[in-house]
Amino acid sequence: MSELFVKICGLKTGHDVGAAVDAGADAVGFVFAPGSPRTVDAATARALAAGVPDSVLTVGVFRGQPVEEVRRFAEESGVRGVQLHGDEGPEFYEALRAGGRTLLRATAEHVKRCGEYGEDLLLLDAPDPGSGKPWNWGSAEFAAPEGRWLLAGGLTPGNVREAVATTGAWGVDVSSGVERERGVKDPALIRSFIEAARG
Ligand SMILES: O=C(O)c1ccccc1NCC(=O)[C@H](O)[C@H](O)COP(=O)(O)O
Repeated sequence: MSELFVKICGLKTGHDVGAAVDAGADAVGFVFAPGSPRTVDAATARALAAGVPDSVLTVGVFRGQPVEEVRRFAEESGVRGVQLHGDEGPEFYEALRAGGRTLLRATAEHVKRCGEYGEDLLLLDAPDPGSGKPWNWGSAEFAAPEGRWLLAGGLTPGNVREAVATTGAWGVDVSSGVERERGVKDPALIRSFIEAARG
């Protein structure tokens, strides 16, 4: 099996981006959804993304924003991926397809397979994204979707290995679990998370 895909989300400083990249992250996320302690503007994300090698995917994170706004933030920041947390339908993904970016669909619903809305990657998350609250991925009712999907929601260095072993996730995404306080990342936790995730 190939190596687990790891995305570190909600980065705000060059120091934290560097820690994620050096520790082997496959993707780094910048939150463009308003109202989060992790929200950054497009210029900040552009400056942060400039230090990221091409091998690491840069992702802009949105929730319930109009497609024009998503496109504008993506273009101004230069991110190569877009992650949508709202209730956008397939037409929204279709509208973004021409931009050539990797499209991530984040949802708290039961989904059978990645790609139903035209997304490249599926992210199964808690209903309140970025809250650090886990959901019932360990329950008997949970059925993993087909294809490339990432597990998110309440993951930490302490539970990520078990979460991957239990669900068979293709990748993982974390924000709160690598923070020393809400909205403030901890490079040591980022390193521990990535090591633990890959076992
Ligand atoms: O981080 C936020 O505040 C946020 C706000 C609005 C939409 C999405 C947001 N974050 C997404 C993520 O950080 C991750 O995809 C994921 O939900 C991980 O969250 P966490 O439970 O904090 O590890």
